[in-house]
Amino acid sequence: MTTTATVRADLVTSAQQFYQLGWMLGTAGNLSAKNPDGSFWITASGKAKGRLSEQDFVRLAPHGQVLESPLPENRPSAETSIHQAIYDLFPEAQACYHVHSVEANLVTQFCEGDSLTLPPLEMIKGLGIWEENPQVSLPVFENYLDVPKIAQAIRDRFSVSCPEVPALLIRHHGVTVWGTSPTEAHNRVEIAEYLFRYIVALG
Ligand SMILES: CSCCC(=O)C(=O)COP(=O)(O)O
Ligand SMILES: [Zn+2]
Repeated sequence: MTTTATVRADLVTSAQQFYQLGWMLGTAGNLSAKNPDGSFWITASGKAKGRLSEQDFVRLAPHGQVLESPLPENRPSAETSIHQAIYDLFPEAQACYHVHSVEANLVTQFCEGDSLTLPPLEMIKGLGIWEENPQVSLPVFENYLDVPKIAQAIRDRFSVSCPEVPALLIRHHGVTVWGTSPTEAHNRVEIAEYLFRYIVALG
């Protein structure tokens, strides 16, 4: 059974693994996952992601009201509005993960306009694409200082056209993925980062 404690344990484990891979260094990135009641736990803003504890979260109602904060000083991630946009747009999403890797920034040079063509590798099945020689692109968004402006751009674009993969890239910032479980979101981060590494290596 999923409990609100196991949700946070999953997020702590993922953050530690992403930190080890260099994708959540310092305070970079944020992770969230839904509870059975529709609320979601999200990392508190400004926490060192390699040393998270289960206290370092905030539980929010779908519209952003703080329902629970294990430490009184915790504030929701500065990028909460992006997680909310994903949960509103994709009701099947149960977890939303955002990390900052070097490769996610280097691939910017291969973007064409507001998308990045993904290589037709077997690994792309991990993003739900089961086609031979798939021609798929990843949506790319501008990195505004005003994070709700990024979230609004995501809402505007995805309410008109559904992304081909459950992921998006914010230019000069990092990738955000979502999945139907914390495990699926974790795997999809690894797949997206593998594809970025491949694109950069290919040059
Ligand atoms: C050095 S991280 C800058 C802010 C950011 O992009 C991020 O992912 C972490 O922000 P949060 O408020 O979730 O800690
Ligand atoms: Zn970020």
